[in-house]
Amino acid sequence: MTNKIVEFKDVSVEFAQDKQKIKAVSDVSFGIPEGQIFGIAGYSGAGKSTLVRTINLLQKPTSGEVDVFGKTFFKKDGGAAEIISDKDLRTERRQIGMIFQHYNLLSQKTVIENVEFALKHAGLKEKEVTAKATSLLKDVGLEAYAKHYPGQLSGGQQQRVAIARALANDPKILISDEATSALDPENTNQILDLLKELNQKYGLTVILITHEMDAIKRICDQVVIMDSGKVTDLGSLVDVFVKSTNPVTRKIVGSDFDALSILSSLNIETKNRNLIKLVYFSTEISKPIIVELYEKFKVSASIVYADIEQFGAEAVGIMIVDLNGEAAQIKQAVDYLNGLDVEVSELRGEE
Ligand SMILES: Nc1ncnc2c1ncn2[C@@H]1O[C@H](COP(=O)(O)OP(=O)(O)OP(=O)(O)O)[C@@H](O)[C@H]1O
Repeated sequence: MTNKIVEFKDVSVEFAQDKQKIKAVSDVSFGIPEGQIFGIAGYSGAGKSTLVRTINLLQKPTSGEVDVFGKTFFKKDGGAAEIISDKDLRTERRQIGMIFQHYNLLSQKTVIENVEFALKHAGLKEKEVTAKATSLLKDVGLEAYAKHYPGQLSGGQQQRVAIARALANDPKILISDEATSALDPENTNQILDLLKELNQKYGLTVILITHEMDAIKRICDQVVIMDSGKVTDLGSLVDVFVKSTNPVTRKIVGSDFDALSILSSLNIETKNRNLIKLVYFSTEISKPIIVELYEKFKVSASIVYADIEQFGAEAVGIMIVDLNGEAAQIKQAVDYLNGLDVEVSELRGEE
């Protein structure tokens, strides 16, 4: 079993505003495995940032327990809160880097000085500081820009400087809170790929908070979906994006695998047709399924809709086909498909 680098146990966070209580996070429990890229997704206001801010106690929970690196940072269930000492928290926080939508760079300092600034308390000699900052800039592909000022860089490049700065103290966790939200799609993908590279090179655990589902699909190993302060789903990308039937999750992750929404958006009639939905995974994607159905059962399958989506390294295909043939043969064909690593659902009014 993988070690959990962060564990939330029944964590709740309440804010008092205008005599009203807002429950921003509501009894959330889950663990983040060490070394993963772990996505936290949901609409704006779902409580993602508030929850993640409890990791380094920038936000103290109202109740519940937060364990980080196997240590209890915060625990409160009824009685007084048990909180890590300020001194220990300062030390532990160096192990947790953060990047945000705004890069928060010092505009009067050069790129390398911005990174060096984060090494002020690292107890290194001046030469060592420069060497470390140079190597960090190399990691993020900006060694040629060391003497530039932030204002001379693009948004994507400024975010790279922020990443180098966040990694200055060799953190074990990097929290990325909407770090790509202000970037165009190309820069977004480059930053996401950089996070993946750093995850693989250093075993860095990345916690990726975003409302962009494509970002999650590109690099995450697992994802939690949050809505109104609660977790609605947790699992692998395929579990959540392809298999989840939770209506809240479906609304948030989109309807790419929801056959009835696809058919209705394309105005395709379902009545009096033998429509079936096939969802097939990497292992089956290259199989000539349609040909096999005809050769084995004399059942012809006309393709009504087909698409392939990429989830990290895994490709998942969806096909909606209209089967024609003898009723008994169609049944055998469906049984055959059920025996493969293909999910088969018949589309009769409801899925
Ligand atoms: N300091 C605060 N005081 C009062 N209410 C707050 C505070 N911080 C957050 N909230 C409220 O808590 C809820 C959750 O906010 P949070 O920022 O965690 O959501 P989010 O999912 O991260 O969304 P976003 O991406 O927009 O920040 C919102 O209703 C927000 O208005």
